[in-house]
Amino acid sequence: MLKVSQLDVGYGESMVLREIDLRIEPGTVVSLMGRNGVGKTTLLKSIVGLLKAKKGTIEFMGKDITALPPEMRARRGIGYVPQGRDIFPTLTVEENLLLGLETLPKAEWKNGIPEDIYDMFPVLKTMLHRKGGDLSGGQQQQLAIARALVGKPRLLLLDEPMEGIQPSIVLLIADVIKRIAAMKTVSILLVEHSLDLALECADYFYVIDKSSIVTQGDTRSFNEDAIKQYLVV
Ligand SMILES: Nc1ncnc2c1ncn2[C@@H]1O[C@H](COP(=O)(O)OP(=O)(O)OP(=O)(O)O)[C@@H](O)[C@H]1O
Repeated sequence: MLKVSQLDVGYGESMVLREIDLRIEPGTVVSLMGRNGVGKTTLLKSIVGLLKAKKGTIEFMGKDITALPPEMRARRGIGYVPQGRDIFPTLTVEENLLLGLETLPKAEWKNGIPEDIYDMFPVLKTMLHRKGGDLSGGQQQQLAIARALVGKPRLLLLDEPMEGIQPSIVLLIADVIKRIAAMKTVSILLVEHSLDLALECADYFYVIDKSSIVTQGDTRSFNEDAIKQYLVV
């Protein structure tokens, strides 16, 4: 469903990623790993359309989206939860969730927030009228993921969703990722620093080092040492 081919991307004159080839099949979870600063967020931003490709193509659902702006990519079904949970602190939980509807056709707005969002994140239902900024870090992360799911993405990009949150919420988020994966209707590209979590949640993985994909494979059969050499500082 997503096919990145020979992608070069960077900032100004400095190139961060070169000749990246990456594929995501429908209904699968793919982990993206690599040391701090190798370009994982940069790759996600280029898939979402926040950074322009300097070379190469990005295809989504069989169509070339390389030149499309971010809002068009969102409407086609690419959801994005950036690092640091980009929720609106002065809006309520409910208002934040309603913003997730914006990528859907207007006719669907009247349906409101689907109930299964609250099944997945029960804590949000109890906090609908609280300000987003008053939530704990883990609750904000759940809100950010829930808001992206309200927009019914076909592909969800999650940038370090477990970062800086308490262990019980890490388990909850890992469980949510597995539940989304089990539905087989949404694919996930997950940036995750913990090798164990990344491999536990994903079907397939890619590792970036020195601007390129250096190893990739199925998470059911992999050589841990071959991956770790690119992750340990
Ligand atoms: N807006 C920017 N302008 C210029 N350089 C940038 C910008 N954002 C990131 N970079 C640089 O691009 C490189 C890749 O950064 P990126 O955030 O994609 O890495 P990352 O793998 O996601 O890191 P982390 O694991 O720490 O989140 C880094 O060298 C970073 O300093």
